[in-house]
Amino acid sequence: MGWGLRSLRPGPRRPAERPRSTRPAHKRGRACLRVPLAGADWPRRASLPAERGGAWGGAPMEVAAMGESRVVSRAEALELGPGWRHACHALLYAPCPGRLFGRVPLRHAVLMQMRFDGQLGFPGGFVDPRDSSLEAGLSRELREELGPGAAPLSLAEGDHLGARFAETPQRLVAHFYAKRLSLEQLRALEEGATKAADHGLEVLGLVRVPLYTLRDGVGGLPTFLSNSFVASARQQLLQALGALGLVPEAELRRADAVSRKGL
Ligand SMILES: O=c1[nH]cnc2c1ncn2[C@@H]1O[C@H](COP(=O)(O)OP(=O)(O)O)[C@@H](O)[C@H]1O
Repeated sequence: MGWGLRSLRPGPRRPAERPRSTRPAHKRGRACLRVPLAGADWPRRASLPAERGGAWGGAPMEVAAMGESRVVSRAEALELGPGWRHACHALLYAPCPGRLFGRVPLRHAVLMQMRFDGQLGFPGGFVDPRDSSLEAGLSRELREELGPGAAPLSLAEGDHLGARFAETPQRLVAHFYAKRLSLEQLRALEEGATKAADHGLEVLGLVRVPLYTLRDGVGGLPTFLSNSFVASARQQLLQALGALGLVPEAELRRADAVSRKGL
């Protein structure tokens, strides 16, 4: 499936087939956002700014693992109505002028995290009925997972890159945001993350994504991409790296292909 915008008609509802929850017991009972979002007085935006989200729907990166999911804007996702759960995750990045071994440009520092289930994902989580907006829910999750250092981050509608929704195994909209920080801000987040409520529980540690490919053609991004990623996190990473211009498209495609072929 390509990245193009698909019809919003979600099709007939299937019987619920919930997988056994891997969520920690203290969060399992938490209700998720099921309010009629189209009627909520959240701010809306007609479309994504071309320089931020334009490439989000257009890059023809392969998304085989996503099955029947579709890509939509924030506004379109909010039109989906009741019965949909919304989750928000964010890619935090900073320009990073350093060179590995004195010669390989690091390009940017991009943060992901090792989760409690052994998979890689982005900081964030389910939006809760108590959250006043998607971004308020995301900010709350970032504070839980990254600690008090995340409080001043204030992600906004303008940081929304795109959303992906799927009907199975549950009606879920996965919103994705990106925020550029200074390297000092990003380092402070990394240092403070061990003080987060979720540290050592849901979050085992932050990792930086290697954005380069080593001379052997395998080390760096291709090897990183062969890890296990939660839900759509791998696609979100590839899409965002391309859309934000953090890695050239040709290099991204090569790294994607090498990691799929087996190293
Ligand atoms: O990085 C990610 N990108 C996309 N989806 C994710 C990511 N991490 C988790 N998910 C999915 O988002 C939903 C919320 O999971 P998460 O573990 O973040 O929520 P929680 O922190 O509120 O418990 C789940 O369906 C999960 O599979």
